[in-house]
Amino acid sequence: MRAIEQAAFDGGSATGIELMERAGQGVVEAILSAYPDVEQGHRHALILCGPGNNGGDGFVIARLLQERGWGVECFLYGEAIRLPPDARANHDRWAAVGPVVAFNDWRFGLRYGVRMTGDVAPTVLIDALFGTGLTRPLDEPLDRALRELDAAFPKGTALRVAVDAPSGLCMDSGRPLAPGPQEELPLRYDLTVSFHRRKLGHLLAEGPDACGSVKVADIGLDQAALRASRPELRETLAAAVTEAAPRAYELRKGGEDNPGGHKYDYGHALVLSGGPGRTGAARLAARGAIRVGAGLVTVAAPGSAMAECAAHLTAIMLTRCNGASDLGAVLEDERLNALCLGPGLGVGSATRDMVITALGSRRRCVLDADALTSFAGSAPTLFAHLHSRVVLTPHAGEFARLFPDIWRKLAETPTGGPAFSKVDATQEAAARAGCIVLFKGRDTVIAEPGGRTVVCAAAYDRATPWLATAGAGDVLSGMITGLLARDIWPVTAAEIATWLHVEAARTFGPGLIATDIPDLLPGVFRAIGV
Ligand SMILES: NC(=O)C1=CN([C@@H]2O[C@H](COP(=O)(O)OP(=O)(O)OC[C@H]3O[C@@H](n4cnc5c(N)ncnc54)[C@H](O)[C@@H]3O)[C@@H](O)[C@H]2O)[C@@H](O)CC1
Ligand SMILES: Nc1ncnc2c1ncn2[C@@H]1O[C@H](COP(=O)(O)OP(=O)(O)O)[C@@H](O)[C@H]1O
Ligand SMILES: [K+]
Repeated sequence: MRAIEQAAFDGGSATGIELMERAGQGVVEAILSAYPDVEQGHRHALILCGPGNNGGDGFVIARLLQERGWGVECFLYGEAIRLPPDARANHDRWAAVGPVVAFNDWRFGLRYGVRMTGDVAPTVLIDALFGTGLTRPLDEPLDRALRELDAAFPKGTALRVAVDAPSGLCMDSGRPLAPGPQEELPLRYDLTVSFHRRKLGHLLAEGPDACGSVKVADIGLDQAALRASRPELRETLAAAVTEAAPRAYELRKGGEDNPGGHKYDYGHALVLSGGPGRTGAARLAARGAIRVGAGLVTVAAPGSAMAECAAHLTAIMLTRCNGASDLGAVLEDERLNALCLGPGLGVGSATRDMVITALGSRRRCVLDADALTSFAGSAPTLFAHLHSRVVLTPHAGEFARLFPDIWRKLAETPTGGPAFSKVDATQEAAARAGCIVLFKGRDTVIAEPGGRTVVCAAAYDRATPWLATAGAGDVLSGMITGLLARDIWPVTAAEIATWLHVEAARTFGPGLIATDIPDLLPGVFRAIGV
């Protein structure tokens, strides 16, 4: 964001004061469009302004609301004379028409200790204390003041709006920078209005819980034009994290982009199954693989589990595989071009041997669940065999087993910003493993060593809490495998599968179980124009 802003300044397409004015306008418009009722009855805003440009946005909002006839109270944290120039200019414009309460005089406990009613009680509370510039935890006295405010106006009594960021939330990580070990922000919000693009902090970790909902205001930064005219920006943007997208054209069968006609043109995926009574996970994965359009999908099961699998499989084929040497023989069929190992496979040396055989074949491969856990304590052995066409899909527990030191960094209470984030952790893990790492959760992060990083946030209007159900991850592994079989680039396969997985769950809503997910894909495909 800073690079884009700088490019706009350098290219003369905007000044800081113009951007700040548009940011303030954007916040006012977003509030009025999301909550038109706030214009009814008495209109009174309490605005907290901070020591940087986020505070400057606050003073613009104060002026614009007052021009609309609102009652406005402004509270400044920091000294007016030390505000950066654009924020200072907007402070001064506001100070000419309305008072500014210095931090020593905030005293929210006293000021609002007796429950207020009528024309003086704020209906909207606006936090313009810190945005992307937060570099350290909130100071104790400020944290205390905000907690007093929280107590005076419990959530639901006044609309709470954060400008760009809930103050105390690190926008690079979504992690609170609050004093004390409890790592809890003093205030949570109904609406967060950001500028130009959502930031990582809105999507990762606790970000979505703090922000409430996120609206993005257009402040007139033309990213495409800036990228074209400023070469230095091109490089920065190429390395930037993106949000997952479905890429419908990659999924299409037939047509100009993907003219294949034969089932083998869409690849043959092989999913390894566990023994009797533990075959369900592989079948879930296999169904995911065939629904995303792999031409053929075969489950490879131990002899003792063949009958159990056969009783459940129809479009999916079945072959016997009693261990690593059988797998080696099965893989002599060169048409098997994508493998999935892990779901229900069992933890131990038999799984380790099969993983090493699979990796030795240099096939595209997804390693999940037991294929990862089997290498707890011997991760370097796994890393020595990995290659760039492998996707690891750990959840947090599996991630901690394979990358314990990285996990510890992520678990530490952050003492400054930018805090170590799930993006940092996933990128570090991918670099170490030498393959794609897809770190699951509500905020799934996918990283390619030295390449793309993608975030898929199941938050806000894409929240899918019902994906927290046994087997959902198995289906995801299968979907990625199916896309790998279709010759889709591994990081893109991981991105598309994750997006589809969330979308399928979202369209279904409450009551979702893992077996539903593959069968929801045709509806999603139709909706996105595959
Ligand atoms: N980047 C852009 O294109 C635009 C940015 N704008 C606003 O500018 C904001 C970024 O402004 P700044 O970079 O000035 O950063 P902020 O306003 O977020 O805060 C930075 C200031 O707070 C201080 N600070 C950081 N952590 C602190 C802590 N824990 N306790 C006390 N002081 C602390 C810093 O030393 C600095 O003075 C954005 O979030 C957005 O609201 C908008 O005006 C519109 C355009
Ligand atoms: N609260 C949540 N919101 C959105 N997605 C979630 C949530 N919890 C889990 N998921 C997703 O559901 C899947 C669960 O996978 P996993 O933990 O491996 O379960 P299993 O091993 O039972 O299949 C992952 O894709 C994960 O990202
Ligand atoms: K803020």
